[in-house]
Amino acid sequence: MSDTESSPYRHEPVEDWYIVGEEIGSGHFAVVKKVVCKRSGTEFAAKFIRKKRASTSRRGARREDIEREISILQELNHVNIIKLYDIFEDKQDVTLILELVSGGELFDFIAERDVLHESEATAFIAQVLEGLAHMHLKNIAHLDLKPENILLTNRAQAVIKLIDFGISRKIEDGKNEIQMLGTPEFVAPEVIAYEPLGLYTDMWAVGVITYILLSGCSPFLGDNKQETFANICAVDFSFDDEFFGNTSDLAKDFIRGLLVKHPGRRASVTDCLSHPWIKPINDRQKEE
Ligand SMILES: COc1cc(-c2ccc3ncc(-c4cccc([C@@H](O)NCCN(C)C)c4)n3n2)ccc1O
Repeated sequence: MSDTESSPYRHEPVEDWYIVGEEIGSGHFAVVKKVVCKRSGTEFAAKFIRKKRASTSRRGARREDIEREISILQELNHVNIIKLYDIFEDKQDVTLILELVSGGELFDFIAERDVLHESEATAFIAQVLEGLAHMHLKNIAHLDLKPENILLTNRAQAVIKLIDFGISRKIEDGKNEIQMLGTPEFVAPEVIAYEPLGLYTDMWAVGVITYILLSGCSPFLGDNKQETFANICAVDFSFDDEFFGNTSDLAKDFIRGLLVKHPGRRASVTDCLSHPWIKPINDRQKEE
């Protein structure tokens, strides 16, 4: 029996229901295109995931990885996490119909601005933490947090959306013996050391992202992957006055609590949401 015959996903052609538009992005074995629902006229993003055709093939995503990403997306329901609306499958692709986010990647936003004011950074990071808190409460770790996987709904009152759950995992009993690699600049020491990963692995990435938002620099980036990994394992970073001269002690304390080698001593998402650098933002949002 072919994998499409038994699959729970819709087998009609995507094109029967959606007008498929321009490519807006791409990732591992996937392309993301803008689509318009023929019935409602509503715009969505469609992530076309190419399926591995043969077990020996190096191309295409494994079925269990596709089904894991879908299962995780179906379990999540939060304003700061991309929403999954529908799923199609044909011979070559599984296609996820997702909410469309039009403000681009946080990565580009930073690149255009070089650095952000602390109030902008805390507003972004507070939303990342809220989305992560929703995931971590369900013992789901993202494991590939980076500015490219944080989208903005618009450039003004930006609501952030976490995307790309391609290597996300349910964490059993607090940690997982899974081996994988996110993006070198953002991976935690335990990833490099092939030690158990956990929700704490996401928190290291939050520290790296916050450091970048405030300085425009990447704390551990070396001239090559090996050098970057060595800097990460040595937790070799500093708050160079040239880039952090106007950064508050609270912000530095927030980052220091995350860039901690021992996962058990690293700040959790709950610790971060109650950190004084973040808490005033949350209190203010609650007043609004
Ligand atoms: C759920 O997983 C994904 C969602 C999306 C997604 C969903 C809605 C949406 N609206 C706009 C966009 C968009 C706009 C510009 C670039 C990208 C993205 O492809 N770049 C992210 C790169 N990342 C996958 C490394 C995505 N997206 N992307 C992209 C990749 C994913 O793995």
